[in-house]
Amino acid sequence: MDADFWIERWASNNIAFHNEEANAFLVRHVDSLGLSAGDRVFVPLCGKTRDIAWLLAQGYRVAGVELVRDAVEQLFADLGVAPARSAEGAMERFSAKGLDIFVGDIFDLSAGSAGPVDAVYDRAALVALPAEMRTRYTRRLLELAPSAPQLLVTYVYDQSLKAGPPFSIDKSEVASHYDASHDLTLLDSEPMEGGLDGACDAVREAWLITPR
Ligand SMILES: C[S@@+](CC[C@H](N)C(=O)[O-])C[C@H]1O[C@@H](n2cnc3c(N)ncnc32)[C@H](O)[C@@H]1O
Repeated sequence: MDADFWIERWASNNIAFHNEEANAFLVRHVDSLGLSAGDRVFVPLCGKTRDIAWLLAQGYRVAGVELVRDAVEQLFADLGVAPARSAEGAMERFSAKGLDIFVGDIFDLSAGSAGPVDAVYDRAALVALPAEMRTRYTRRLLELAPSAPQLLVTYVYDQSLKAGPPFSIDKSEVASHYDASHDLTLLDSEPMEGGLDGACDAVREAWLITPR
């Protein structure tokens, strides 16, 4: 899953991961993050998720990072907002009231550029990455937001029955990334109706990951 894989997915509109409604786990469990109005939520690998509009509507600020510029153009078009654009280190920054989206590779985003983060919301980000990238990714998140709680949405299924993405991330893998420094709470778990792309049974899970 290199950059070309995602550029091609967006260019061919092969974006079945995109949902038109806010994620049900986010809506159900955002309170577990203990946020106050105006707090800033970091959404890694954000695509054009409608979760950003939902978070803004709750009164939070949002920062995101997304590799593909066209996805970010679509995000702002969907929001009906014209972004201000500026260079930010190796990235391009698209900004509007309460919203900063960094266009580029998350591994090129510095903590200084990303700014303050009060919580992380990861949906279809960790699960989008192959195993060999995931530890680097979770370390990056911890550098960008060392003291922020995280709401993480995962899928669990038999990886031998289907190739990712999305990849299966079970409890032991969540623990391998975070339990040295964080408390892990399984907030929710529900079977996916029709399985994962009809290929196999799967369960969606929501984790709260809190710094100790
Ligand atoms: C499966 S999609 C999920 C998008 C969004 N989180 C959602 O829920 O709709 C993964 C996104 O991550 C982006 N992406 C992949 N690798 C990235 C990287 N290294 N840095 C920033 N974005 C990346 C892709 O372009 C794609 O839009």
